[in-house]
Amino acid sequence: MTGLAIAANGLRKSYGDKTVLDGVDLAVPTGTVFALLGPNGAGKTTAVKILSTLVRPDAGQVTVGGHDLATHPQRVRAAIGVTGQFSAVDGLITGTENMLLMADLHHLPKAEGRRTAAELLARLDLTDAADRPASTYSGGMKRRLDIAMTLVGDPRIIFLDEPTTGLDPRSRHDMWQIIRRLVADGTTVLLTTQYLEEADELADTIAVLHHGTIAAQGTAEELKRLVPGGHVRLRFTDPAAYRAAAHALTEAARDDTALTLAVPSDGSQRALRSVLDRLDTAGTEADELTVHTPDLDDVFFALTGNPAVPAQSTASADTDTAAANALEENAR
Ligand SMILES: Nc1ncnc2c1ncn2[C@@H]1O[C@H](COP(=O)(O)OP(=O)(O)OP(=O)(O)O)[C@@H](O)[C@H]1O
Repeated sequence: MTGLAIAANGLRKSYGDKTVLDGVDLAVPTGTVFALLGPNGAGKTTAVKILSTLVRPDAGQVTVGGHDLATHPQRVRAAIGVTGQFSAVDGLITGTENMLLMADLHHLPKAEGRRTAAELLARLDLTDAADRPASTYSGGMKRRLDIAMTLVGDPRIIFLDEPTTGLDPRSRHDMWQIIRRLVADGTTVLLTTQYLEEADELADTIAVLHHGTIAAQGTAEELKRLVPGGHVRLRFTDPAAYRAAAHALTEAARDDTALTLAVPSDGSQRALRSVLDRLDTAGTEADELTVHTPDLDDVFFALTGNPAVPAQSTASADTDTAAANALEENAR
């Protein structure tokens, strides 16, 4: 047992002469949320379709729930649930009827099917609407019903393709809560999203998909550190203390009017300690210290906005690219 719910190595897929996935590696630990983040057309849906057995890759090895996708696709299917971008909900029948249809597909005995349907509708806060045709549901309710239907087979691994696209902020937050609850119950979630905030809120690991490859992968904090623009901001009230600090921290950008210094920093503990040590040595102390790391927007645009931006392994020191733009943006 690897502890990985999903493992993919060297995934490739082309449609005609268009390469959609060009050697993608993914490792999703059991019980975590993994976000595949990318702009329109990056290949997110294609990746989900491959991992959920709907599309065959041209090359690559995939294991889902410990089962080899190539040799045991039916075992993979039994372990997963998939909610696609286009709802599986039938608008002409009620919420309960949609659920019962799903229970039938999973060959649940009638009574168990009815119990499961009622339980899941309650869990997704749809009990009051259960007997109304789904066509009368709001977008958020339809999305919740879709997830309830996905949960009928009690899958341990769930794929959610853009679960909140088109939802209003309230429904989006409700969906985040639902996803968090699923994960608290031990479910592994792989979601695709175009929303950085969503990845930041939910994901243990984020992979940025760009031009068919993973441009960067890590926690939100790790990704933010890839982009230059982070700094430690020191604010002083005593001009003498400010001057002493400016003297000690020569690389800092000075604001002599506001008595603040911005020291370039990756925001790591070690970098912070170095700044504090140098202030100590200079015998001076800041009144306020804040760490500014670039946000995921900076990372996303630095990694996907300019093809010249290097991939993760070489991204840290390059400032002659969109990452430098992010730095300027950040400094404003
Ligand atoms: N069946 C197909 N035949 C031909 N081209 C396809 C097919 N499916 C996807 N593509 C192409 O592959 C590329 C990636 O599509 P995909 O749907 O995976 O992207 P995505 O990242 O999910 O984007 P979106 O957020 O717009 O859904 C697109 O250029 C798309 O046109």
